[in-house]
Amino acid sequence: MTQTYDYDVLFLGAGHGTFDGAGPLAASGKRVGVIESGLIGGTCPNRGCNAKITLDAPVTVQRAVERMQGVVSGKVGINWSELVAHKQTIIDPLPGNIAGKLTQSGADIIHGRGVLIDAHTISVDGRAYTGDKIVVATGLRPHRLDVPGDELAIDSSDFMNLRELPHRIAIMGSGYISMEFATIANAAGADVTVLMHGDKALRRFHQPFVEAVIDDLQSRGVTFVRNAGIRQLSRDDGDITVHYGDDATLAVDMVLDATGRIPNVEGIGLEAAGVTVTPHGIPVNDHLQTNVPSIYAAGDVIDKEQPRLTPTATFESYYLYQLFSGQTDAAIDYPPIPTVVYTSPRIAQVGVQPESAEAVGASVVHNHVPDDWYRQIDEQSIGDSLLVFDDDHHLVGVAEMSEQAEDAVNTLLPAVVFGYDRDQMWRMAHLFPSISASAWHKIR
Ligand SMILES: Cc1cc2nc3c(=O)[nH]c(=O)nc-3n(C[C@H](O)[C@H](O)[C@H](O)COP(=O)(O)OP(=O)(O)OC[C@H]3O[C@@H](n4cnc5c(N)ncnc54)[C@H](O)[C@@H]3O)c2cc1C
Ligand SMILES: NC(=O)c1ccc[n+]([C@@H]2O[C@H](COP(=O)([O-])OP(=O)(O)OC[C@H]3O[C@@H](n4cnc5c(N)ncnc54)[C@H](O)[C@@H]3O)[C@@H](O)[C@H]2O)c1
Repeated sequence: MTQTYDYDVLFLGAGHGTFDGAGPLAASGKRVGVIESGLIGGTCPNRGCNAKITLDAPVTVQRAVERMQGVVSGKVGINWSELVAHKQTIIDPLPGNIAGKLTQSGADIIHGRGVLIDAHTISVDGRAYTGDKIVVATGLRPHRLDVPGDELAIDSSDFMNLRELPHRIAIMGSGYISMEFATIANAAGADVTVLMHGDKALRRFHQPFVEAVIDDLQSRGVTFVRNAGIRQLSRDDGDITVHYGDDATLAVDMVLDATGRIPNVEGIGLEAAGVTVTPHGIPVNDHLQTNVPSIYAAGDVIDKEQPRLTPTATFESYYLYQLFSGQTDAAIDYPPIPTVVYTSPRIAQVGVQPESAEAVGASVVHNHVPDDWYRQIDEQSIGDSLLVFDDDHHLVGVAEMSEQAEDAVNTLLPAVVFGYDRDQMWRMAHLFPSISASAWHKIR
């Protein structure tokens, strides 16, 4: 007798690792269930990308006005409480919109915390739901620094909900969150100190670009302490004191712990179901399948080399849709995943990076962004674009630091992903003037 299950595919978690593919999968006729304990949409819309970029929007306005002083006059101040309220109006509808699309596609949403009971069953508030296949897409949560007093620090979600911006802010760590939030807090008037673990920030990015952004932030009053060696946080009267180095101290009003994010793999029944986990998440094979054949994983919770970003989670989610709907049985074939850090200027990159160009026989073409007439319109004075080409003039990588680096990399993405030759590059007639025209002009 064939075993029947409530669902063909049961997803645990409703972030990008799930919803980008779960909707099309349900629309294709599969019975799909999505279990979520928090807000539908997960981290990116509610406490990640969408929320963060809304807080960043006035920074770009402020910087543009600053650069064009003389042509325009006056200064742009940021009203923090209005900004946070604006952010909330932007993101509040997102969980409902995403849930609406899922249910309209035919998926069931099950609200509550899910715990695996066996290879085909997840329990939610004492009720068991079964699936022929299960996808674990439970994401990450903030890492907390293991020092006395770390409970005095807030995390990135807390930061984005602050009704008032404290005056003196220490940020522990110098990765994406640290650099982006230091940019925003500094622009909004806070006195920011970044306490770095080592001597490099944003380790995966082109370091000369990172150092240029650090120089710019320093010129705006942000303090960077390299190799800080944080030992303890303590509460002293109204202040929080950060104890670091041999005997240095820093008194601040708020500390942001931005020391990374760790996988949500505990307490969700992975052991009961027999799923292997590592400190870096859930290992999967090239079909995103765990060691238990009926259980797959998607998104940030996977132990993987690819960057833990929305484009990666979306790609994996869509791959599982194709796999489960029978459109493919091939292994997942990741494209080059682009990434950007939303500082001002931004740093964005995709594909082969300048550091590894020589090793793969590629060459690097350097363009100084402020020399480009299009970037002179709004007086960009900091910026560089590095284009990495193979011997046949295929673009294999891009690294850019500029105010529109994310758009420049996005527009060149098809050339990197599909390996366009010169004729194909010329076949595209870009709107002019535009960032696309400017970026493509440099590669043809
Ligand atoms: C501050 C911040 C800014 C970011 N900015 C960017 C950016 O600009 N660009 C970018 O590409 N990426 C960004 N990211 C990363 C991006 O948000 C993640 O890569 C993406 O959200 C991963 O999606 P996911 O589905 O794997 O996980 P998540 O979105 O975290 O979803 C996991 C879901 O699982 C749910 N869950 C967990 N356990 C259970 C359980 N037992 N039962 C039921 N539900 C459960 C959680 O509630 C959550 O909703 C940012 C992240 C942060 C924190
Ligand atoms: N623009 C984006 O795409 C974006 C923005 C924000 C977050 N994210 C995602 O969220 C993840 C988490 O961001 P994040 O900035 O917290 O992580 P991260 O991995 O980018 O940076 C963590 C930082 O903490 C430091 N650190 C680690 N251990 C430490 C210790 N013991 N003491 C002091 N510092 C220590 C690291 O050196 C690093 O600087 C990112 O990896 C990324 O996947 C992406």
